[in-house]
Amino acid sequence: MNNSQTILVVDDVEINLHLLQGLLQPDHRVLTADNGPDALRIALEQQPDLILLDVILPGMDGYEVLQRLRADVRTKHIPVIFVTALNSAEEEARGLEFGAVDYITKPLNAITVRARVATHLKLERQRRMLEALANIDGLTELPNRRQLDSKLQAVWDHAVRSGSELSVAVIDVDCFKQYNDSQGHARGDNVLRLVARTISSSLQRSTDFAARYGGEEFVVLLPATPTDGAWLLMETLRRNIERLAIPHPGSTVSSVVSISVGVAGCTPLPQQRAASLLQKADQRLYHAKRSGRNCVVGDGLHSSFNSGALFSPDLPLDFPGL
Ligand SMILES: Nc1nc2c(ncn2[C@@H]2O[C@H](COP(=O)(O)OP(=O)(O)OP(=O)(O)O)[C@@H](O)[C@H]2O)c(=O)[nH]1
Repeated sequence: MNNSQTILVVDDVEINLHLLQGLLQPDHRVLTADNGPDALRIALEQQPDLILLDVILPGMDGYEVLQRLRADVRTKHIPVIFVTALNSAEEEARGLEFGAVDYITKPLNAITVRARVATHLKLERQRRMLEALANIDGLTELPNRRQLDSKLQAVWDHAVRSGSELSVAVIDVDCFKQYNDSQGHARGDNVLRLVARTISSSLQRSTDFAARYGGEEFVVLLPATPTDGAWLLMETLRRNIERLAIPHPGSTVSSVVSISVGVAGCTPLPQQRAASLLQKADQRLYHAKRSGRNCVVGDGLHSSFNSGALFSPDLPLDFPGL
């Protein structure tokens, strides 16, 4: 029995709803709606894996429901099978043009319904798997840059709407080229995995988000977090990485693997761009590297301790134009 996938059945005739429910219920979680507006609401809230949609509905018909599902980014991906008594080739073509993935005609044949539903649920599982893979970094299993870009925009937009602060940190492993050169690429990969795991475990809230930005660079998004709070969290992370005590004989800054971090935060305004905040954090990372590595640079904040690094309080913490 597989209850992991959910099907929404939409039909205004109660006996049809019962019939389809009876056919599908043993294997799947089945939700029902007897009109278009309810179908749209349930689709949005429950995110079913498949919708069986009757074409003829009172008020808003199946074509309009399908159009509305396709027009909303939150529901446009949900596959829809049209179920109708209309069996002309013209109607079938119209349904498919509107974006239905398949077409089932009444009277329903139990074997056909189960087979088509099984096929489209399998395709949906595969689509979700591919989507997840396309958004995950294979080495560290953290979200990749692609996912980071869309997440940054989403948290930025949310912060604009809610007027809340958003902080961003860019993290870079120090002297990683020397690590690869002296210890080998395979060990280098292991370090990246460990750093990724330590970043994830150092984050405190479910809304915090970490991604591999590329190479030995990571980015953390901290919604509803002021810059000084983000700086403290990144300082804890810097220490947690040091505590891993991974020997790094080639490092010019520490005997163990260390990181440098740039932190920036703001209360986003509609006319500003999300990328500018990331750029600011990246500039501060550059500053952290220039001032000796193994440190966290934020808005006027700088790690007071770094093992043998040159902390130069004279260096400007803000860059012109940022
Ligand atoms: N093992 C491994 N190495 C990687 C991976 N991606 C990037 N690198 C290496 O990371 C190194 C980054 O080197 P640089 O950009 O010179 O920076 P760095 O040596 O860390 O120096 P600083 O950042 O200035 O401290 C390069 O040698 C890359 O080949 C990866 O997936 N695995």
